[in-house]
Amino acid sequence: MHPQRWGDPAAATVLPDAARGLVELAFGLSESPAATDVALPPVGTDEVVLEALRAAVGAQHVHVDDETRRLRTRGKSTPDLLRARVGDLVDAPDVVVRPGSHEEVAAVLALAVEHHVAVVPFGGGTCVTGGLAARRDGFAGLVSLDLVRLDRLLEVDEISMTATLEPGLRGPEAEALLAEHGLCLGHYPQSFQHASIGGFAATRSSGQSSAGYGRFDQMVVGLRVATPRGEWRLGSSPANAAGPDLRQLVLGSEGAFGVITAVTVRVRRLPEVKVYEGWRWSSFAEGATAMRTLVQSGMLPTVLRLSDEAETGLNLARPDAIGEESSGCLMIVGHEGTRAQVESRRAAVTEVLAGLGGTPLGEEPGRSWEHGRFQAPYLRDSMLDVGVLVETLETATFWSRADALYAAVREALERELGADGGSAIVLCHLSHVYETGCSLYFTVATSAGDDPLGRWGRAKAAANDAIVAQGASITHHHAVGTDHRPWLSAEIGDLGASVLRAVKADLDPTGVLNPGVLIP
Ligand SMILES: Cc1cc2nc3c(=O)[nH]c(=O)nc-3n(C[C@H](O)[C@H](O)[C@H](O)COP(=O)(O)OP(=O)(O)OC[C@H]3O[C@@H](n4cnc5c(N)ncnc54)[C@H](O)[C@@H]3O)c2cc1C
Repeated sequence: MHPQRWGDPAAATVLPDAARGLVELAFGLSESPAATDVALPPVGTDEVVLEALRAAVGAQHVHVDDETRRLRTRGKSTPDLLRARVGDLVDAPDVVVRPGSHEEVAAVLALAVEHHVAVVPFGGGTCVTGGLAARRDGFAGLVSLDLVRLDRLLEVDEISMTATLEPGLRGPEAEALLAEHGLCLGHYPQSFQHASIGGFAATRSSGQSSAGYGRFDQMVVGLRVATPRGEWRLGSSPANAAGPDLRQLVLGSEGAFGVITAVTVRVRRLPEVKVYEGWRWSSFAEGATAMRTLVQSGMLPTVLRLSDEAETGLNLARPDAIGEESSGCLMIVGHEGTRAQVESRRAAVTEVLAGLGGTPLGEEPGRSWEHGRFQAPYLRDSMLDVGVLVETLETATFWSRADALYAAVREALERELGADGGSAIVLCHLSHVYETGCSLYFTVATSAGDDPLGRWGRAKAAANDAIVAQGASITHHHAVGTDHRPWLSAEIGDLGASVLRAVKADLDPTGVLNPGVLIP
C-alpha cells in the first residue's frame, strides 16, 4: 500500500480529461503535490523493550526502519491522507512487530503490559475512523502489531459450512483459499483488496453484497482472542442461550479489548452464476420504497444499491446507461447462486420492481458497476492532487426516518462547506438494507482550500451532530475509532459507555491496547 495514497501504487490513476474539466468548473484546480522525503520522529522505545520483542517473535520480525514505520502510520481516511501528504507523521509507531502465531501475539501483549508500551493491532490499515491513531502519551512507546504473517486457512468444515481463518488474510487471499474448496465468504467492502479478516471482525464491516451474504458480523460464528488477561475462545455452538452472546463484545471492539487471532466464519458454495443489472427509478424515494418492499417481502437479491439523483448523475450513470432522461436514480441489482436460484430469484425480483414502476436497463449498467467497484478510492487521490477534497461518511436508521436523516445530513454538509463561500457536491446511496431500515452512505466533494483538515473537520462534526439529532447511528460499518468517539455516548448512553469502560478495565487493566480508540 502506498503511504500517502490508496492501494496499489501500480493502479494509481490520473484524473481523466473529461472529469478534470467538470472538476475545474465546479471547484477550480490547484495542483497539490504530496511532500516527499519526510522525516519520521525518532524511535522512542527503549532498546531493552526492542530486545525483548526480538526474543518473542524473532529479530527479523521486529522493524524500526523508516519505511516500515511509515507504512504502518494511521489508516486511509481523507484526513489520514491529507496528513500523510503534508508529511505529518507524528502518529508513526516506534516499532512494527510481526508475530507469527497466537502465542507470539500473547507474548507481545505480556511484554507491552510489563513495559507499559501501547499496542495498535494492524490488519490491512484501511481504517477510515482514526482507529490506528492510538494515544501514546504516558506510554513507553507505541508498537504496531502487524498481523500480516497470520495468513493461514486453519480449518474447513464442509458439513457445518464453516471455515477458520487467521486475521492477517486480506480479502482476496481469504477468498482464494476458500475457492480451493469450492467455497466463498462473499464479503466485498470497497476496501476488499487490502483489508483483512481480523479488521473486518474488529470493525463489524459490511460489504457490497451484504443483501445476499450478510454483514461480516453476521458471518462470524467463532473467535479466538489474545488479551492481556489471557486467551478467550468464543463460539462453541451456532446459537445458544448461555447468557448474552459475548462474541458481540469482541466484534467491533477495534483492538481495544484484545487481538483477534482466528475467526470462524459461515461460508457458502461458490456461486455458479453472477448477474448484475440496472434499474431506473424516477426518484430516490421511489427507489428506496422498492428496496424496502423487496427486503420486507423476503426477496433480497445478492447486491442491492440505489444512488440518489446527484450520485446517479455524477458517478454511476453514463447517459447511455440510464436511458433517455438525464434525471432519475440508478439501482444495481445483483443475483449470485446456482443457475436455478438466480433464475427464480431474478424473476421474482423483476416482477416486484416492474410492478412498482422501475424501468429495467439490462446488464450493461451492472457490468459497468462490477468493473469499477473497487476503483473509486484511486480517483480520490487524483482529486486530492488537484486540490479537491473527497470524503465519505455513513450512518443508519429506520425506514420511517430515512428521508429526514437524508435531508438533515445533506443540509449540514452543504451549510458548513458553504460557510466560507466554498461549494460542495453531496452524493448519497443506499447499499445495506434490513427489514426495518437501511444505511445511508454519503460522498462529499469540495475544494480543499488552505485548511482542508479544518474544513472537513467542521463539516464532519456538523454531519455527526445532525446524525445524533436525528437519533440515527454514528456509524453503520466504518466503526468508531478516534473520530466518532466523541459522539458514541450520545448513541449508547452513559450507561453503555460505562459498560464498555468496565469490559476494557477487565480485559486490559493497564490500558495498553489501542489507547484512546473506541472507548468513550
Ligand atoms: C477506500 C475505502 C473503502 C472502504 N469501504 C468499506 C466498505 O465498503 N465497508 C466497510 O465496512 N468498510 C469499508 N472501509 C473501511 C475499512 O476498510 C474497514 O473498516 C475494514 O474492516 C478495516 O479492515 P483492516 O484490515 O484494514 O483493519 P485496520 O484498518 O488495520 O484496523 C481497523 C481497526 O481494527 C483493529 N484491528 C485490526 N485487526 C485486528 C485484530 N486482528 N484484532 C483486533 N483488532 C484489530 C485496528 O487496531 C483498528 O482499530 C473502507 C475503507 C477505505 C479506505
